[in-house]
Amino acid sequence: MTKISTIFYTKTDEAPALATHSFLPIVQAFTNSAGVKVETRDISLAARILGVFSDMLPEDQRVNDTLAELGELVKKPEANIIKLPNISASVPQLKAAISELQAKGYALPYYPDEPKTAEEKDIKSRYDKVKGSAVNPVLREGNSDRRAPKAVKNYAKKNPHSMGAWSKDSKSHVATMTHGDFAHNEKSVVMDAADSINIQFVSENGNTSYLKENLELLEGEIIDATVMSKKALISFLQEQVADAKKQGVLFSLHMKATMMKVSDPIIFGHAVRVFFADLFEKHGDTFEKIGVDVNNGFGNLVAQLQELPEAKRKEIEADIQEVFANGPDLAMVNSDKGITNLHVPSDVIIDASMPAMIRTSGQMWNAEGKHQDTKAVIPDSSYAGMYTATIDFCKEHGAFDPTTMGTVPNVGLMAQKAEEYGSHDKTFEIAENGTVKVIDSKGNTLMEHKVEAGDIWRMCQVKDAPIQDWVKLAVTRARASQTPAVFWLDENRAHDAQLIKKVNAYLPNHDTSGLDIRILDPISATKFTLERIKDGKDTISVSGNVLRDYLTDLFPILELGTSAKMLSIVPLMNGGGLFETGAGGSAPKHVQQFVEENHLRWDSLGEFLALAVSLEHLGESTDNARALVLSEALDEATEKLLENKKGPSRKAGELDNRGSHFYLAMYWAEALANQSKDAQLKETFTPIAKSLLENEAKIVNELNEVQGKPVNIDGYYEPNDGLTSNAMRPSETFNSILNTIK
Ligand SMILES: NC(=O)C1=CN([C@@H]2O[C@H](COP(=O)(O)OP(=O)(O)OC[C@H]3O[C@@H](n4cnc5c(N)ncnc54)[C@H](OP(=O)(O)O)[C@@H]3O)[C@@H](O)[C@H]2O)C=CC1
Ligand SMILES: O=C(O)CCC(=O)C(=O)O
Ligand SMILES: [Mg+2]
Repeated sequence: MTKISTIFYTKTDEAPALATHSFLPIVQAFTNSAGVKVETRDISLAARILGVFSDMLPEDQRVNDTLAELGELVKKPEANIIKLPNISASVPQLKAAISELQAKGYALPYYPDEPKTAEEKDIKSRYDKVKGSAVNPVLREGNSDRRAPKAVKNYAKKNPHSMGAWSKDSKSHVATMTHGDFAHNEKSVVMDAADSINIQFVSENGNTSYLKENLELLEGEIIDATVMSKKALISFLQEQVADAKKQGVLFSLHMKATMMKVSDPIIFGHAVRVFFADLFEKHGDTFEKIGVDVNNGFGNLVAQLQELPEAKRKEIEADIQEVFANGPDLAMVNSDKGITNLHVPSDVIIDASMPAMIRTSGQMWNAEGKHQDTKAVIPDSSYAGMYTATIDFCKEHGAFDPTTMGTVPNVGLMAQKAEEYGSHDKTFEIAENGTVKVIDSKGNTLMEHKVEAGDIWRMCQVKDAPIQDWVKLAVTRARASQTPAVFWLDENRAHDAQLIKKVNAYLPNHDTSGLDIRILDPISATKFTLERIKDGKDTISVSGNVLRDYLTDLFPILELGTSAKMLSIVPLMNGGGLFETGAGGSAPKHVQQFVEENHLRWDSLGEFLALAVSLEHLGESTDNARALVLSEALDEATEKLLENKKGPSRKAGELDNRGSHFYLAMYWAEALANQSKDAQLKETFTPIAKSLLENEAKIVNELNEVQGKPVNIDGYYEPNDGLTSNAMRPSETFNSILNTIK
């Protein structure tokens, strides 16, 4: 008797959550026979909101804080979690979710933009826990291993996605700061012993206060501190707006306001105020009065205008048109609806937005819905050079060719809130001129910066154990795939210089004989890697946390058309496994199409791949041979699904997400029927495979004929479970065959 073990499958948001309603019953039917339980844990935005307010809600509305529960589980060896993409909510998304839940009868408080009372401050701090990238940093107790499986890469080579051509005289480019930004002001130290430190602010007139107290650090931890000068940022943005106009290119801003939830909305707000400078000059007082906060995007201003008397509103709307007429063209997210690049901070997220632009000949949409050359503004220069180098490469050599290009897997330093992505609780918008000091327990100043009002100061940490684990993972991957590995580190950057010392110290702990492992600064690493992929050669990028995020969208989007097809494994430091599905997000457009046309174009390939490695991990860690058989059969099924092109189409009436799940189930059952390692699985799945095959046409018809008309799932952030499940499982024939699996 095999012992029962559990895989935790996360319930998230939007398209992946819809897909789960169809896929999970299949998974549970198949894994049950191997003594593997697949349980869900709800970490959707709605559940997380309810979770942090549970104590304030009536008994029948309370839910567990499942994210905190999973946050504990990832530290245990038995952890085996499949994590689907979830919403990293910007404030507009958070408010929309709150309204929906309130309308459904949940007694949630409103989001207080400017909390005054202690109670309001408490409410805001609870909501802020849910805001932005609040899930991934909690679960990522390990470093990141993302790569395109061979079958997926081969499929892309044979079935290339479209790639926009590049011209030598494209005017598209990246604009980034040359002084005064995070990159140029960085300082870094390594803790020679564990200590408790304080972050102190000394104002110009000598008043001392604490921005953060008693921050516990471990021996060997690298800490860095830096500041973005508001003055330097604003003059940079002013120059870029003027230059975009002069060059006749689109102005676009690319930030990570979701993950960098404290710093990047502030920078976003400055960009909106600079772009619409004339408007703010004329109507600033009115905006103040009606509570406009453009850190949440220009869309916030547009929405708040509704509060004004009609005449005033019309005057301002005319002045907005004036800015559009006089300023440079602005990149659009949705030209039909007039949604610009500056409307909502979560609409344009750099990891996906820059590759999408590079894939589209370096162009973005203009107000007429046509493609146009673009200035991509990435204020901080820490990582912007990588995109400059890629764009320059495309200008010189033309677009990459997906049929021949090599692949770039990534090993990313991510564990325990590494680097910038863990800096929110140590990021501050400075209130007045003075000095920020990081001070150890003996009173020594470890780092200090002179700052001015409005500057953004931040501190990052990365612990030593994750660095050691990361170096080990890089060597393991280089060895397993016999591929050169490049550490993307710049000796001229304070933080990277410390990291380079550690990499050089830890590499000799591993057998690196015969391996090609090098350290290159990000721009040289980009050039080196691009030269190689152009020639069909593979290169592992070994990078810090931000570059991990950027590179694991850039290369997959160029190579495969999307990052959703990547294997995305987080080997947890205590032995468990976290299996993320793709690097892609929640694709809100997909839900819109689903409710309008009952067609879900979400591709669950990432889920298929994650489930196979999760079962493999479970099989190995719990000695469950049957789980291993299921895993191998699933990989076979996925390959066959690709070969037979049974992924979802984009058009209503054709095979969609549900149809692709049916084919996966059929091929999975066939592979189990055809194997001979496990007789019982063979016996169970032989008749299942047979009846799925016999009913193929009928099932596909049942799944496709419902399409083409709207479907009601009663909600966006918390759709009704019953309605959604019915909508996602419309084939009675398929459902009843699944029910017969014992
Ligand atoms: N790991 C996580 O939890 C992550 C979450 N996010 C969140 O996701 C949301 C959207 O982010 P965004 O930057 O637009 O990135 P997405 O990856 O969601 O979307 C970019 C585009 O890629 C395509 N795509 C992505 N995944 C799939 C898939 N499985 N099947 C088919 N097409 C796919 C879609 O394009 P099209 O349909 O036009 O072909 C989509 O519009 C945000 O809320 C963000 O916070 C983002 C990244 C990671
Ligand atoms: O957690 C998030 O908000 C985004 C994560 C992400 O983009 C990634 O890990 O690739
Ligand atoms: Mg990403």
